[in-house]
Amino acid sequence: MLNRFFGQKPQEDPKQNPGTAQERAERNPEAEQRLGFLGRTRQFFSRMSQTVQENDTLTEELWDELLESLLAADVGPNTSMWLIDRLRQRAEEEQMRTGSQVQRALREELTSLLDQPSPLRFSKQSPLTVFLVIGVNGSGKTTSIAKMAHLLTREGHKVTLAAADTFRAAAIDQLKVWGERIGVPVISQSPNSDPGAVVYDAIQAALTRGSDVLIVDTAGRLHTKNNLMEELKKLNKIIQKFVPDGPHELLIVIDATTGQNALLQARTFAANIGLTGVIITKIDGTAKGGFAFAVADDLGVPIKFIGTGEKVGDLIPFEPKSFVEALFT
Ligand SMILES: Nc1nc2c(ncn2[C@@H]2O[C@H](COP(=O)(O)OP(=O)(O)OP(=O)(O)O)[C@@H](O)[C@H]2O)c(=O)[nH]1
Repeated sequence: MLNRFFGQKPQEDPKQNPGTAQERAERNPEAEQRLGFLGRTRQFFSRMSQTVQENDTLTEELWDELLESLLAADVGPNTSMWLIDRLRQRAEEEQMRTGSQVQRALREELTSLLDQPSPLRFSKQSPLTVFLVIGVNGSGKTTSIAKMAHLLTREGHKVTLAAADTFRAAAIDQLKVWGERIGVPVISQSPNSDPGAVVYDAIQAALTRGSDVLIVDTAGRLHTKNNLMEELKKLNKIIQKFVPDGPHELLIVIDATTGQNALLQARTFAANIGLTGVIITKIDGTAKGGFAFAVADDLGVPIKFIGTGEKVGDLIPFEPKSFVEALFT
């Protein structure tokens, strides 16, 4: 009877019967550690499957309950409704009768929503790769930049950071503190100086010291679309003088705990500013990992990383397949 809808039977196959967190950790310690942050979301998805399993057949109530569960997991209204329509259509076309068939289809649809893994794009023609990072205050932008710098340094890159979020003195200081902590130089000027001048300086500094990666912390004031576009245009122009194929990524940092609101803001910009990727932060603090599906679907740009905690090592490259698998195991 266990998980009729999601087709899990109590048997030995670890894929079918995931066991306790401890059992899973013993079977595959590395995977469990990497995806351990999904604990609360996992519980949520398993509760969702249990709620649905109380239905014997694929009834209207079952679809309603599934829709409610997807919404509660923060998959978002558009994406949730699209998923239900799609699953209903498939259930009819493929004459699905059992919960396990629907479960398989749900997993497939969730996986394809997230698209392929999308590693960072590095320059093929210039010695310097430039990543621009935007995001509202408090989204975890500065922390994520430090985490990225740390990750790239560990992979053998030589990273420089540019503190081009010059509107707030605290933001500059915070990046400097991180820079010292992870041993990466931070190029900055006094508060309220021109972000373009900071980027100019940072490019010179990066090229002089032989850095191959420059990460720019930009203000990215999302509520003033024109300002943001103007600022990005200016920065692009300066970057392209020295790095013609740059910037190589324009990443937005989105806080998972602010859910659909943050998404709404980001959606306004996604189309206009040539966003190339998303970093979702604080996914560890919520039971709402479903937010990732809404982000990928609504913004139409790949998720590059997920922030899984406050420590510098708490950033993992996003792998759609293992993410979905983890939710269902
Ligand atoms: N749990 C958790 N906390 C995070 C994560 N990323 C950032 N934080 C915390 O979120 C808070 C805000 O992060 P910042 O990096 O300062 O955010 P910011 O967007 O630069 O915001 P300002 O400093 O206000 O410009 C800090 O307390 C971080 O430690 C994450 O992935 N998980």
